[in-house]
Amino acid sequence: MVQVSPGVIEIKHPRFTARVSVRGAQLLSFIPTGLRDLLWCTAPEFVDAALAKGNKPIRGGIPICWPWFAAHPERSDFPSHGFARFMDWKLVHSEDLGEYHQLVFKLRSCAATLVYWPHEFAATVIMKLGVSCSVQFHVKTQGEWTGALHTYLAVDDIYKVELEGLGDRYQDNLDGLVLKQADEVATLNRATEQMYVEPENVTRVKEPDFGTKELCHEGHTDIMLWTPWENAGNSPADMHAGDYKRMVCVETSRIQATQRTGMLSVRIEQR
Ligand SMILES: O=P(O)(O)OC[C@H]1O[C@@H](O)[C@H](O)[C@@H](O)[C@@H]1O
Repeated sequence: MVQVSPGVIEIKHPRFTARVSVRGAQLLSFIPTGLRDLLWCTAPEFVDAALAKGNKPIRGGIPICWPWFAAHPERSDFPSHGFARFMDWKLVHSEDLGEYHQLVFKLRSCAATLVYWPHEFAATVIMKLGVSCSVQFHVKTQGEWTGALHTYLAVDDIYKVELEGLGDRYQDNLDGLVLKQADEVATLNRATEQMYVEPENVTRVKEPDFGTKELCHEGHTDIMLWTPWENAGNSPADMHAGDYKRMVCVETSRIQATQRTGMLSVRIEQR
């Protein structure tokens, strides 16, 4: 395990190479040996700019959105998607267990978190990196939260991507929150923000020339499918033009129902 920049570590293992940010306890890159990165991350200059600021999350990998999803319900001045993704977590354990490398991060309530959320909590993120990668988020708290593991999957060409296993119905956040019947196979050709309200546990993201990425979700009440596309009016400033073609977010989320002590987890494998 080597530090590649302040707060970012790289792990080279016979089965994979991975990059992890201690800020946000965020897996940024996961390259199974002989394959391509499963995760998309914005360009290094945007990562560095985020790390240089105190409250700017890194766009890419698997950000942990917590303890609220999207805008804060009452405070429009509070950060989108909560604070967990820009806090400095503590790396408390790192061990090669042969089959996989395990990392454990902790974050506890403190003055900086109580500013945003008036509840005590103890959160743990466990990453298991081997043939597949998994991120498990666990929290003990009496506070009610929503959140997501906001996975940015790398794709070769978003126009060719086919997704299965999202769910039968979704709320279309870009069309008046209307509830719609989903096609068996979802494709992408415009800005998309679809919350699948009866989510499946296994999602497959297929690309004709690059196989299938399989995501196994746990602890979720919904799955958010998001792509900013281009010129969508809300395209993030921390992405290059054209980046939208190389990523799609499939988010293991808990938006419809709050949780107290609980968990969210996703495991991703290239098939
Ligand atoms: O720019 P952020 O805060 O990382 O959010 C990115 C997107 O995340 C998605 O989950 C939301 O549905 C979108 O509304 C949002 O734009």
